[in-house]
Amino acid sequence: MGRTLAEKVWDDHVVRRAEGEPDLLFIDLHLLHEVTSPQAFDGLRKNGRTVRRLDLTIATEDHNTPTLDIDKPIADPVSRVQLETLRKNCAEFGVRLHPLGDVEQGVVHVVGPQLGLTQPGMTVVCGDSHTSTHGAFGGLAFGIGTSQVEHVLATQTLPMARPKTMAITVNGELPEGVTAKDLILAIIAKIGTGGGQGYVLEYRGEAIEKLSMEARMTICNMSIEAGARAGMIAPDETTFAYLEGRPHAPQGEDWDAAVAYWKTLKSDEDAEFDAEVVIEAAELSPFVTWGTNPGQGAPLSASVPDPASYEDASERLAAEKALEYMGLEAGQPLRSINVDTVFVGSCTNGRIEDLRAAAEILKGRKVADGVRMLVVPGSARVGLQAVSEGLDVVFKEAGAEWRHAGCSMCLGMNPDQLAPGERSASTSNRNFEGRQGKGGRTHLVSPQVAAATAVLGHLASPADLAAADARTPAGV
Ligand SMILES: CC(C)[C@H](C(=O)O)[C@@H](O)C(=O)O
Ligand code: SF4
Repeated sequence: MGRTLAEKVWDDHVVRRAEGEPDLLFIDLHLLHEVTSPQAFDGLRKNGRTVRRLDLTIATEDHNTPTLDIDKPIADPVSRVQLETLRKNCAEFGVRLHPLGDVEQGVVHVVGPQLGLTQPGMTVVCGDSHTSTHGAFGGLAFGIGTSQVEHVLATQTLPMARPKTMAITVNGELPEGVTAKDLILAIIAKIGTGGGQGYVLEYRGEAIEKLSMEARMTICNMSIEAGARAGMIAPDETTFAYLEGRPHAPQGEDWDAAVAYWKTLKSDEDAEFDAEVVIEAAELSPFVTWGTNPGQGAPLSASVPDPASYEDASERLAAEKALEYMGLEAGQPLRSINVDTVFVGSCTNGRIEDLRAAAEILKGRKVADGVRMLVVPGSARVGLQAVSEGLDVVFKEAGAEWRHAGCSMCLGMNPDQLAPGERSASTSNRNFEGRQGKGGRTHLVSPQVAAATAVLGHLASPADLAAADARTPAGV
């Protein structure tokens, strides 16, 4: 019987297999950041261990980094200690670190791919749930806990139970104006935040094949929000073209050999998945969340659902609680929801393509009165690229704030936060209670919807913006 992509990559990394035990996997790339690494380094120190493979280990600063005044000492004491600790640990153990101010600094899941470190067929781990992002290159990428970070630092291996596989087949083409973010939000709304539990999801089908690498990363990034162990997409010409010439991509003959191997990395025709979900791309439209988990979403054209319409008692209760926290009424059109903050950034939608999409909509327009818009590149490099294309000017002229790279308002571990009761349209991946600031309310959206929302002041798509423009001729 044929094997799935996940099974192929898995089998290629088994160092030890024994009956009744998890497989021991070799790890090709270990990414570190300041939040989940301190105890792991402490553990090494206590046990007199070193980092086994410094060449496969790299760290960056992202969660606690400020996005303003980055040349000044970090004001927030918690963030300062967190970053100083990472710097000290990396210096002591010899780990390559890209600190705040470095051109390669940024959100860990933006940095790995942009350096060409993340490659097809690899096992990638990081003490961070959104490590699933890297599966977009056709590798197995897992978020791990701090004790596992220590294990990988010490041994470059990880014991893991073999996951089940689920195919998510997206037939047809995404309609005009529908993005990867809309697609993944719709998938999570369909299968639920627990729908992927125990599975590695493989996204496939015509709509997936047509996506850019940035868009594929957006999809794989949010696999974890469906509860999955990982998400992946078979590598193809789009993947190879993205990687070619990047600092850590193989070169010359090594490149040819790598591509030859990478081309074998796809699920065999006769491979059997443990489960399959089929989505018709043509049925999709811009999608936003109304609740407090990423599965509580609906098409922008819909209304806030009535909790009474849920048959499942726990879903009903969750919807009731969500509406209360979000300050929303059942039946209210989603387009009628006003926001006071718009955040464009994060490892979900903070790449150059996302910034270009938002800038294209904002060009020549203004952010609505009373709305604050933050644009935070996913990495310093993305920021530089955006500046070279003049996108920063577009954002500033529209009245948005152009910031330095980091996680920023995705989770508010730095000063970029919502105040209690404030409501955001955010291109990030989690709308949990209080995630962007205590009492803050988050609607997850695509960069395009974020930009249109910033201009109109309520949840809106670029098509709504065009319709509003038609009603109000320029100069009136
Ligand atoms: C802080 C970190 C451990 C966390 C994660 O694991 O995902 C963060 O990145 C997040 O997005 O919530
Ligand atoms: S950008 Fe958000 S989701 Fe991504 S690693 Fe940072 S906090 Fe986590």
